[in-house]
Amino acid sequence: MSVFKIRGGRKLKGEIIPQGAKNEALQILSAVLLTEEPVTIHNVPNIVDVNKLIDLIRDLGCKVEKLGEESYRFTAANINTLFLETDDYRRKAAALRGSVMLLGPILARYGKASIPKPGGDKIGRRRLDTHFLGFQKLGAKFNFDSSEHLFHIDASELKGCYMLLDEASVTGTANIIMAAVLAKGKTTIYNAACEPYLQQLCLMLNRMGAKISGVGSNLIYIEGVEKLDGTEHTLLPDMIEIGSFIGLAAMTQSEITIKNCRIDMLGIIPEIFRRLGIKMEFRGDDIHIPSQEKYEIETFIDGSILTIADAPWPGFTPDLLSIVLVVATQAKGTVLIHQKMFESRLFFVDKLIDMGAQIILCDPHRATVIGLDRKNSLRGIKMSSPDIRAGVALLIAALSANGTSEISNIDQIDRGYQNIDKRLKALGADIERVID
Ligand SMILES: CC(=O)N[C@H]1[C@@H](OP(=O)(O)OP(=O)(O)OC[C@H]2O[C@@H](n3ccc(=O)[nH]c3=O)[C@H](O)[C@@H]2O)O[C@H](CO)[C@@H](O)[C@@H]1O
Ligand SMILES: C=C(OP(=O)(O)O)C(=O)O
Repeated sequence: MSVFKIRGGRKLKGEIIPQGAKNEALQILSAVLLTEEPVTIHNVPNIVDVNKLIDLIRDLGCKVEKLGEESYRFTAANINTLFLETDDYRRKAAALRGSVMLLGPILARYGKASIPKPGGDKIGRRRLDTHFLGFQKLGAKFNFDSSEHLFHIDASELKGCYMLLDEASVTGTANIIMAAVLAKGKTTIYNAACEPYLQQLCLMLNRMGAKISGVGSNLIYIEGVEKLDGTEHTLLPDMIEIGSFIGLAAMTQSEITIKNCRIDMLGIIPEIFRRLGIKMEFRGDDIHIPSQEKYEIETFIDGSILTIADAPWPGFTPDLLSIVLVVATQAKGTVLIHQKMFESRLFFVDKLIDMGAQIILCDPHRATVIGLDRKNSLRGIKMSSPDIRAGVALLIAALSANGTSEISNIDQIDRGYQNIDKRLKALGADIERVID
């Protein structure tokens, strides 16, 4: 198990380029299985979860050609659905959350698919009901084999229909869309998730010949087509990385320019960091964060304490709440962080409290942060990364802290952040990966 050893308290400086978006990559890679023709994808991040999904796709019989550092061509002409029956498939698919999105395309093309309980962050209950309710609406039969922990779906023919999703699930919406594009007739999905990941997926599917309208809204219309063609697609920069870097700059008083951010696709993210008092300058498509000794959290208009809560897009993504929370620990003022979606994502605040932060964990969903206004620095400690985003939040805390910190379980961070230690070193961070 590798560990990050960090000597904190240094100001960083320089430019950083965000990687391609992890959560978009997982959708787009699944979608290559919808056609027998080549699909070329650019800006693919070299991160553990994405590489695991590419491996799975290859194991399924899809031809995978690496065209460059970040470009791949996939040709899913001959898919071996028998691989779905193997232990190898079950083991590999259970290792990441994104594997669940193989279901929609395989069901659409081959009428049958199965998946073990998928992995991903342990951040509370992560139900898959929306996925299966959606497939059932399209005419599939669903069965959960509790002895083997396997979900099976079966449909000789998928038929378009109207459906109102029970919740705007990101991967659930992607799965249903990928099944519906090849279904017979018209599908309407209401209460669809509409994160940029999904907008990108729909745009790619339309380039492949799908007929999807309502892209970017929570009301999606799909007219099923017989088959899809190949295409080319470039992933957006990872908005969660961009948010993480904004937080990193503020917390460490660093002057950082984040390059090529696709600011038009960041939604409310910059505004939320602005409410924490962080100054940002948009320079073309770059975000420049000047070195800031102080930043002050806004209050609501009536003077009451600010709440920052997650919500389905265009609300604030839950994947950045841990970062916002850590940044607030050195701000002037108080904020209530309300993690509505996941019930076990705030427990990492214990470690921040050990480091000297002033936080009250009100309940599993809410934490009040009373900013230190830089009157005291956090102090370095030994800690373990509980999940991908808490891991990066702790990394940011460690980089700002006095003394040395050690973060173990950094595989969690590697799941979603490409070469993070090397890229931070290039900005001047004192971080070392110690491999046991
Ligand atoms: C691989 C991938 O893309 N993972 C992302 C995806 O996970 P994933 O698609 O698994 O998450 P879902 O969107 O299904 O749901 C996330 C959680 O929010 C709850 N929920 C969701 C919608 C809603 O309207 N109300 C509600 O309470 C769900 O019950 C669940 O606990 O979306 C999450 C929510 O943005 C992100 O944290 C994950 O990084
Ligand atoms: C929760 C996340 O990922 P996953 O859904 O893959 O666990 C995340 O990216 O923050």
